[in-house]
Amino acid sequence: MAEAVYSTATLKDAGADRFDSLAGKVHPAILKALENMDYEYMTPVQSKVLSQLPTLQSDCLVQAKTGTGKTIAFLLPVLQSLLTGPAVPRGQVAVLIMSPTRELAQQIAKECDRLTACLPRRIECHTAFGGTTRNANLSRFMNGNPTILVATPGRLKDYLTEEKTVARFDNLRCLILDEADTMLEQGFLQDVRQILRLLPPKNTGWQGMCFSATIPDKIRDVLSTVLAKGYTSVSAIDASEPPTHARVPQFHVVIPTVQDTFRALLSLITFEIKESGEHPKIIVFGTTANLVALYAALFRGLPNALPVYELHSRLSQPQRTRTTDAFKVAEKGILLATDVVGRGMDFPNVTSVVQVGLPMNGEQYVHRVGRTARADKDGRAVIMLTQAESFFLNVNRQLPIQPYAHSAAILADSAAADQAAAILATIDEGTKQKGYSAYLGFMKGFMHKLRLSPEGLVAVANDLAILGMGCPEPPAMEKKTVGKMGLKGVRGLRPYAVFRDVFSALLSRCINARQCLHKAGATA
Ligand SMILES: Nc1ncnc2c1ncn2[C@@H]1O[C@H](COP(=O)(O)OP(=O)(O)OP(=O)(O)O)[C@@H](O)[C@H]1O
Repeated sequence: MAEAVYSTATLKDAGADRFDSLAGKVHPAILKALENMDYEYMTPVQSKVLSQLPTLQSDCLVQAKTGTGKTIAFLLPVLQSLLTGPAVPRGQVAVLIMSPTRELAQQIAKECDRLTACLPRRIECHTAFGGTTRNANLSRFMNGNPTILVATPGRLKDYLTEEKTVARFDNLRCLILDEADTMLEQGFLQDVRQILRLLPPKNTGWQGMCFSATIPDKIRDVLSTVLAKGYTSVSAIDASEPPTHARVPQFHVVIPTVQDTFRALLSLITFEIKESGEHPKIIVFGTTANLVALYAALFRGLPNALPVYELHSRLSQPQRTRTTDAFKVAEKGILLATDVVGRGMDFPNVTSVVQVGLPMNGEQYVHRVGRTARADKDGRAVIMLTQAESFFLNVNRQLPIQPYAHSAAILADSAAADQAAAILATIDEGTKQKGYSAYLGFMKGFMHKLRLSPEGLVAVANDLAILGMGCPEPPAMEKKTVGKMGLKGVRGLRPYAVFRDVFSALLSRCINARQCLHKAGATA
């Protein structure tokens, strides 16, 4: 039997409603599944959605803090509507759930399967996301009965390029945007709009549901993309409180310069391990995949370290899924991750979340912090910024981030400095080069906020490489990459030497030629 992670006692003490009070309103097989999951009481957002929606089919915008059970809050009404409504024609998608990341799509589908496990007739919940074999997935979708589909926008768009697939959405009854604010922000909004143009129009009557822990004002204008006028707003957050949990103490460590990152990070994690009790389970968020890979290499170099997990977009999907599953059940360990798991992911019992470098915005900070203290557990959060990046604390004064008590000790920790230098000396140049290039690419977007010229940015990155990573000289950059970053001709960058460019071009031509010959031989 799955173990409930929300403490029954806390919910009971808070006067929460029992799930069994829904008998007669919710299908008994769903109530049975909730009992099997050991969920006895509703969390506030679950009660509010069920009691405040005019009908279970009403459009709604729902806000509740991270880790408070929003997934069940949208699955319950939707499943109940499916079970009581007219039969869905075979092969048709009646409920479409969109999620920003593959890992979250998988997690939602699993929760849905658990909720429907006791039904006498199975409701199929399919997933569609990138990094998996498209054709195999698509044929499973086309040959199956995907009443519910959980999808990321990219793969869904791809599905919708074929007429026969589009026809599978003719009977759409409900569209849910999980992490709605990010789905409606630049980046995803265009995809969502394109998808909506291919789905039945809103006036065919499908229900729109938007859920998130953060609803910034800037997305209110585009909510009409999925919600009908007069939609119901449900909030389980008091407008006067910060969007993070009061029980999560939040701290900042400000380091003088970016080259202090590695030594300070090692030292900080030593303190966080001590603060985390018997089973330290820590997530360290970095800004880009290649920097996260470098941090992972650093932690792997520690003797007698906690198990190290690494999760970002540069890994294959099977690797990502394996790591996600392993870290979910891990008792202790350090997960080095990018935002592929920054939102929505439920890793039980995370004791501490550490953020290294600037989050893209205040919302991203809140969601990352929300990977700890889920379902009423305790947790801690620390953000490590350079002096120049510390403007983030000023522009996000609503966040209760206090100075870290051990900041001075971290900066004076010479043992951590020696250890970081020794490990970095063993890390291959390629990993460092990619980290350096990733840093430049990410910070380019913050150049104005940091009041840096392009030359200034390159100088900072070079200090990171030489003084921080121990590179003998700034890592060489490919011309193409420099061009894409808009840093062409900037002083301080070291382009690949011409003969090396020519040599690598020749080499890749040779490899291509060999592959062609090989293929030709194979087909002959
Ligand atoms: N009524 C309940 N009783 C006990 N545990 C619950 C209950 N509802 C949800 N949970 C558990 O609480 C945890 C957090 O739930 P969920 O992932 O849905 O949170 P969320 O609000 O969607 O978080 P986020 O904002 O980060 O996406 C999960 O482990 C879930 O299984």
